[in-house]
Amino acid sequence: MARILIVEARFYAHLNDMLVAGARAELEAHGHTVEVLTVPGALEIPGAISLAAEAELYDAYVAIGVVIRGETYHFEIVAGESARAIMALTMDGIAIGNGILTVENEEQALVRADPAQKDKGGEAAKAALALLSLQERFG
Ligand SMILES: Nc1c(NC[C@H](O)[C@H](O)[C@H](O)CO)[nH]c(=O)[nH]c1=O
Ligand SMILES: CC(=O)[C@@H](O)COP(=O)(O)O
Repeated sequence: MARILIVEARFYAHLNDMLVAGARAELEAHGHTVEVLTVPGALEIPGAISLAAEAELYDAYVAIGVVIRGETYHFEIVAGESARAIMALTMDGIAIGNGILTVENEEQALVRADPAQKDKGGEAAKAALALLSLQERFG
């Protein structure tokens, strides 16, 4: 049994509810314990994971959020920098599944957040468990 922390950027609550449900279902189906930590936006997720990893309380992490393009360049920053920082943490050996949706509109987000459709939350949970398994194999 592993200890998993879901770090969610609760920018769109109704979408996060579906993503977190999908991730939680996947993790609990494998007998793991799950905690959820909420931050304001996707740009805060990497920092929160970094802080939690310092405490060595969890074995793996799932990043959950939704970034929907607006009128300005800020979408590129939020989407790109959160992904880049999460990738940097994984390259440091932290097992993280990235379930941050980066989409053009809410319709695209709904399809990907819904556990009965593309279930990107569950997919991110699977990715976190895959990296944790590799840590155990190569650690
Ligand atoms: N526009 C979205 C944001 N923007 C907020 C940033 O993530 C960050 O919280 C802010 O810049 C303060 O540091 N965040 C999302 O998660 N989704 C968005 O669509
Ligand atoms: C992804 C974003 O930061 C976006 O929601 C912000 O919208 P805008 O670019 O219209 O300020």
